[in-house]
Amino acid sequence: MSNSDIFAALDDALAQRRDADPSKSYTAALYAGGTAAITAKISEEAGEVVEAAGEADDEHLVHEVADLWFHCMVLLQSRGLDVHAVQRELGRRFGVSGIEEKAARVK
Ligand SMILES: N=c1c2ncn([C@@H]3O[C@H](COP(=O)(O)OP(=O)(O)OP(=O)(O)O)[C@@H](O)[C@H]3O)c2ncn1[C@@H]1O[C@H](COP(=O)(O)O)[C@@H](O)[C@H]1O
Repeated sequence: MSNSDIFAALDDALAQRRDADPSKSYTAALYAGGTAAITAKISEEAGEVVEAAGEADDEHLVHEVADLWFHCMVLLQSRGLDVHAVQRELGRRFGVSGIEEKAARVK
């Protein structure tokens, strides 16, 4: 699996888990728990990212960020969205300074 394909492949796998047995698929168990279950994991994993950021262990930080991104992808899939939606939004923002964009917002 090439690194560039992993988001698309993972999205496919997550979409396929919609009809899976929650006792056999972690993703299906998250879907079965609904938005509350998925966002509880996102909160937990975000806290673990913050904790890992305070340590010197890069591998641990990458592990926790991967956990957070995975659960965010599950949330998107639970709404019928995928990583392409986020890629489009980041593409739309690309090259636009965050400082200038905020200053240009209508108050
Ligand atoms: N990428 C992932 C993935 N990343 C994390 N996780 C699970 O997310 C959970 C992390 O939450 P936990 O709280 O249990 O772990 P934790 O305490 O935070 O762990 P540490 O950070 O302390 O190590 C674990 O059960 C992990 O196995 C994932 N589960 C599944 N996938 C992908 O999703 C596919 C489908 O998985 P299933 O739905 O289980 O078939 C798999 O083939 C993988 O490609």
